[in-house]
Amino acid sequence: MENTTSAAVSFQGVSKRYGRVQALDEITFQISRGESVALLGPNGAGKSTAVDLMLGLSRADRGRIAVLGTTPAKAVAAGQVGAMLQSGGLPADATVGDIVSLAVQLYGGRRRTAEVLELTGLTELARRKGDALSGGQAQRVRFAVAMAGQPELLFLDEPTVAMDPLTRRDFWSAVRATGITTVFATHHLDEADAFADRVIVLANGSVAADGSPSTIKSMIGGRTVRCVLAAPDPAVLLALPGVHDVSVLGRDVTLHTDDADGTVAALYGSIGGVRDLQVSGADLEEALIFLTSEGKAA
Ligand SMILES: Nc1ncnc2c1ncn2[C@@H]1O[C@H](COP(=O)(O)OP(=O)(O)OP(=O)(O)O)[C@@H](O)[C@H]1O
Repeated sequence: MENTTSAAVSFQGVSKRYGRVQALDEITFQISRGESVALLGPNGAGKSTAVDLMLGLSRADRGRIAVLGTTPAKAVAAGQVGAMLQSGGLPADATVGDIVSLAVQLYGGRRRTAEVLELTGLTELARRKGDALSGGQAQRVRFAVAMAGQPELLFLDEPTVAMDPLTRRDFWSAVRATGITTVFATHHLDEADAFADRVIVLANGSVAADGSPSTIKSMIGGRTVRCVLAAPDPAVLLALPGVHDVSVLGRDVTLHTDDADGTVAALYGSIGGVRDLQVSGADLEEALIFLTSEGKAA
């Protein structure tokens, strides 16, 4: 077990209650320096509560929280933590350059405005007014504000909202390039899959799963076999080895199976006329639904 002073974030037996709602129930996890961690879970799972505690915006009822070896409030006050939160608009009349410059000064001028603009791909937009930005550009300005103090830890809450796919990819490349420990929440599970070293799944205030994206995906067993058949018969397909679920749309067939090899062999052997066959594992979304559905959470 890692010692808490070297961890970027450490939660030990942390609980938080709002009235009768137990938002977090004895949560324990550690995030190492340099890790990129996605915090996932359904609505009400406790993600925002956990992030608020990490940022020192609220206090735990029980347990110990350390951020960069000190209390969250001290780490934030020392400018070691950058946050890109959903709330908070950008000033309409100020330019991007002004906004970033102000953030740099608020953090004590640790780095130059031009450097932050360059780092976040905003150099070309420096003279643009806050109210003349697209949604994706405004998100990049929020990222620049989070980066303005040379943080050692970044919190990103739904950072790619309003970004198109290409902009999203560029954004994540820029985050990766910083090498900074990153904790992020997203509803784009493909992003969590591609950019997180690790996924912490919260459900009902508890940690339902904690591991690399591939570990999380492997927690849901079975495979999906897709193919095209000339005349698919659901009853016949359901009787194939390993198959426990069949869906047929015209000639397109989707089978869920616990024995992909046996299913594929039987498709080619006893059914025939198989075209466009694909076998895939569960994606992160399927795994998340499985792990957080009623009665499945650990
Ligand atoms: N200030 C509050 N007062 C009362 N209950 C609260 C408060 N904040 C959160 N809760 C409750 O605590 C639980 C956890 O909420 P939290 O916002 O942490 O979940 P979340 O995982 O961030 O959800 P979402 O994905 O919807 O943002 C929910 O049941 C929520 O209703």
